[in-house]
Amino acid sequence: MATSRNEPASSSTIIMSKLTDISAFLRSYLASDEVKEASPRITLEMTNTIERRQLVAKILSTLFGVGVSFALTYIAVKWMTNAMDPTGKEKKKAQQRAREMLKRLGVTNVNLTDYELCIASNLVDPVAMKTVWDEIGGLEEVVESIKETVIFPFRRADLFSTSSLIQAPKGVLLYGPPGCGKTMIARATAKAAGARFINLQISSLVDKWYGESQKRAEAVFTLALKLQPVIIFIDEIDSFLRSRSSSDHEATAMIKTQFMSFWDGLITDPSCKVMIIGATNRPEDVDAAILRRMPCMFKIGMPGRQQRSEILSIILANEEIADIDYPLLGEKTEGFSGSDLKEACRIAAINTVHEFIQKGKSQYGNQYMDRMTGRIRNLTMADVEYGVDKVRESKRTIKDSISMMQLD
Ligand SMILES: Nc1ncnc2c1ncn2[C@@H]1O[C@H](COP(=O)(O)OP(=O)(O)OP(=O)(O)O)[C@@H](O)[C@H]1O
Repeated sequence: MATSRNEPASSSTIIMSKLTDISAFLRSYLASDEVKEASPRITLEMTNTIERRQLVAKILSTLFGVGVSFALTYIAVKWMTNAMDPTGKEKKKAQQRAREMLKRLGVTNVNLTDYELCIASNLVDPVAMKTVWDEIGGLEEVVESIKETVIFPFRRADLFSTSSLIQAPKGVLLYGPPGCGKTMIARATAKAAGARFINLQISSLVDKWYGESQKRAEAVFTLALKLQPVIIFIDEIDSFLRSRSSSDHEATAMIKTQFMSFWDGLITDPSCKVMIIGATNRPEDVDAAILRRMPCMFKIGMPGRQQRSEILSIILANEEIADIDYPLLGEKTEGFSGSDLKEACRIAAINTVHEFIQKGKSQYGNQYMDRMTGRIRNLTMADVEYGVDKVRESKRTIKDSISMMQLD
């Protein structure tokens, strides 16, 4: 049914006409210059956003890939290095030992590199640093001289700050036959000087990787400087720093050269409290350049008769003894070093224990360990003489074997 012109329009007709208007407006708007100009920009922005997201995703995935491959390479290289380096575990153990030692020494606020930690495993436990001057017999003159020329300027550097001539030596050489007290003196010196003691084992400098040994040689000095006051003790210094020769391995020669240059660093720094004490039985084999760096040299010779009596009385001071004729023992021990005397006393003491056990065995058979009572008798002159004879015998055997080997 048709609607008359005057009839009011229905709501659906109105909506339809409005929609037609809106659509016409949109069509004309989209066709306008304004929209034509804006549309590429909008399209570009949208494209840029999408591309940027894709780029970021790509970068992230690349980074992730690189990270993973780095981690895998690191693990593989580490595994291979560990597999190829059988000393790796030892190094770790040495570092662990060093950490424990540093704790005992009360060193807590010092950062150490891995190389320094390896060297720190050579630090001597202060509890083991018992050696005091009273325990060293027959070397009063040397000891007095060390006190004056080494320990006093080391401890009282403040008194010598203005003088370039009087300073604590940065190198000291103790030389003489084996077993006569060089190590004891070095330890007692460190104790009296109030210094930490690094008993440098040359094996801890050796690493089969090229360049590592040099780094460890450097670490000896950097560690000492961090922990000063420090005394670095090198026993048998001749075997490490012997006269350089053309037959030296290149790496060995480099370690020596480097060692000397770091040593020079100590010498030129008057305020540093680091000293190297070397000990040797063969001073003639020590490199001349090293000897120059050790201006203080002390001969620790074989003890004489009087000195041997003194050493024996020190060694037996804390033992239960009966009748000991020290002057006579001094006479009977011609050619004995301090360590020979100690060995003779050890054998003497073991002799009394052996006798005690024999008595127990005859009384209780195999049950002697649990059933024996009483006490081990005091050490007598006869025991020590027995020990002296045994040591002399073994010295003779060693001497014979050496001459036989030389003949061969
Ligand atoms: N003068 C001494 N007084 C007391 N004991 C001594 C003396 N000399 C040596 N001894 C005894 O001998 C042991 C070994 O001495 P020490 O290690 O100091 O000798 P060394 O000269 O360093 O020997 P080496 O050259 O073989 O290293 C000491 O632990 C100590 O028991």
